[in-house]
Amino acid sequence: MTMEPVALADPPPSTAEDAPTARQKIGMFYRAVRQPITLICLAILALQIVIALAAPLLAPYDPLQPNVQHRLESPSSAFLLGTDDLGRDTLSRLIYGTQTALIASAQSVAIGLVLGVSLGVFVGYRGGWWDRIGMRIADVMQSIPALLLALALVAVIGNGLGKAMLAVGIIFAVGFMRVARAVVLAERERLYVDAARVLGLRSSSIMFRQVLPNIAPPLIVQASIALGTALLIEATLSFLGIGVDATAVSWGSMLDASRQHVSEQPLLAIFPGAAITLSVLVFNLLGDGLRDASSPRGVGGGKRKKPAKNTAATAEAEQNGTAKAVTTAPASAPTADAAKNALLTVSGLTVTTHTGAELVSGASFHIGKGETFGLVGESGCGKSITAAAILGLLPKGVEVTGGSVQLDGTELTGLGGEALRQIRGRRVGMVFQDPISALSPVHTVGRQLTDAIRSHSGLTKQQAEERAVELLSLVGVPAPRKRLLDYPHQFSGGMAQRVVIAGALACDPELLIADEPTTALDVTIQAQVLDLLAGLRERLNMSLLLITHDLGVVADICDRVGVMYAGQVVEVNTVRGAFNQPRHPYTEALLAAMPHGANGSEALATIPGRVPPAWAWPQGCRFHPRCTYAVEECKTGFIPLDDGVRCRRAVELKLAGAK
Ligand SMILES: Nc1ncnc2c1ncn2[C@@H]1O[C@H](COP(=O)(O)OP(=O)(O)OP(=O)(O)O)[C@@H](O)[C@H]1O
Repeated sequence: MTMEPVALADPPPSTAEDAPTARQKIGMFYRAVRQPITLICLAILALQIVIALAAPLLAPYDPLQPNVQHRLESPSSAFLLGTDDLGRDTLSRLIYGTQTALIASAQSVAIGLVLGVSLGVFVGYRGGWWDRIGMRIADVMQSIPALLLALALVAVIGNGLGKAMLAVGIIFAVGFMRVARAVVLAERERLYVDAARVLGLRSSSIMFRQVLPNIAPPLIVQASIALGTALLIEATLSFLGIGVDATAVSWGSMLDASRQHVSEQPLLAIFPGAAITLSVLVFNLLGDGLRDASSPRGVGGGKRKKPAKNTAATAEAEQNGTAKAVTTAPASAPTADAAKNALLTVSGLTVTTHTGAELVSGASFHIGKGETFGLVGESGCGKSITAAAILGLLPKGVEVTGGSVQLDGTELTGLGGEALRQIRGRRVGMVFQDPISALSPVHTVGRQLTDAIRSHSGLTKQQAEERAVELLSLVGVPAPRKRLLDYPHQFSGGMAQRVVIAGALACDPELLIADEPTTALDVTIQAQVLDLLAGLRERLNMSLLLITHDLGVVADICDRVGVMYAGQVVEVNTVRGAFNQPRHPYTEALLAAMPHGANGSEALATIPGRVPPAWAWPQGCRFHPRCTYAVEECKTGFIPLDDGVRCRRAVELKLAGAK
């Protein structure tokens, strides 16, 4: 693969794609009101709120004042909706009933939301025992029907709508907690949460700023259903005579009063019944509409911009037009004392699952200051797990059980909390495989970059924004200031990866780890992103750990390379050395299988068999079942990494280099 030079200093001019359209600026509310049903529901709810607030002004009569001369009257100009058995004005009572219904349901849902969401986010994010205990308590609580608990509480502490709705709120909290927990459990496994951790954001910030906004859509639905349920419970309690007392009016108590006279004056039951039905319907439909609108990828105005390959390629291609030379030639070969001056030293790193399978066994390599080190191997060899172990990002149930990882003399294994946060983002940045997943879908890239910048610096919001603009220009995103307002899905794959790289550079890291940064990208863009990384490494004088299964990429931008097979580093060499005189049969096999070496006339070589799973690493040399040079002694015993190669026959074999 040959690399065209790429621009770093001068961001290319903006393109039509970069101008933020009105659509990109619209918020959730605007998207919601573009749905007719949601708009109607919002209008009805707004009307109800106005009626509730302005009840004393709107109600023509006192809703509690009996007027026996006018009992059970039909609608007339004096009493627009008629009167009840005590001569009270039905319209006035409906108006005040709206106030009671809205206040009671809002109270219980607010209690439920605050309690439930805090607990759900907490147990979901912490997991382990917190989660188990929280969920058992939730199971017990949810086995009690909300209405029953409200009735029991009223029986114990006496009548009163406030107390009953408090009980209802606590029961609702359990439902909200489940929803919040479920979303957090799913979200915390998403790449963008790992990315936020790598950027060094605090747990609380990740929980409330990154994860919580993702909970909004399901919570909105749950809250609107809960509002409807609470309204029904309030009406039921008042109907039973244990909700509002005689000093207040409720649609439930109106229904109760109508029972005796329903044959004489059916309207007495119809009006409050219709008010209850309409309100419940409004809350449910509103929930659906807001859920759709709350996602930036939602309906209507938020229609997804198709990240078509052509568009992506075109956007990237435009950049080449203003490209400026940055050399990507490998730096000089490392010397023998390079290890002593290494920025990162990984020695004997062993990573094990809780079931005992060794995913990485005694991995050792170092990366010098300003050096680009490639880690190669087939899928499943342990490259990503090694990178995750360096950054303390191992998945649950997987841990470092041996060896050490030192960053300029600081031991990273075993670090946690604030100490680890100071390393991530500030000293080590990471670029992930799939840029779109590595960015939070619910925040603009500007917000994500400024959060990352501010988490490690005392910059004000405005200063952080300026820095974000600088970073986006540095990575070649056109019209950076405008693009700060865009959401990740509005970027092409290559542009999104540039944003991720900008985030990783937010605090000038000494080491950048890029885990297959181009795998998810269109082939036309891969070379540009690699060029960008190589150029940035040189310009910012960072070290770069590049994880890839593509030896062509290694040849183009790496200084040295570590070859991994079945959880072990089997060869560490200079790129020139590995390509000209590989020392491990696996390196030779990888070189032979390189498409770049094929001239088209002969069939591409393949390595027979496949990488075994981690629980079935072979005895002796792990590569021996696939190795054409294997002899009996390769099948047993431990083979150490000796002078950069892990092979019993390393001295005697004369292996072929790249074609
Ligand atoms: N969370 C996990 N629990 C158990 N095993 C895992 C876990 N994650 C990865 N593994 C296993 O660890 C081994 C190494 O996986 P890893 O993802 O590091 O490989 P890789 O070389 O990076 O491959 P790829 O190029 O496909 O990413 C594989 O056998 C994989 O199945």
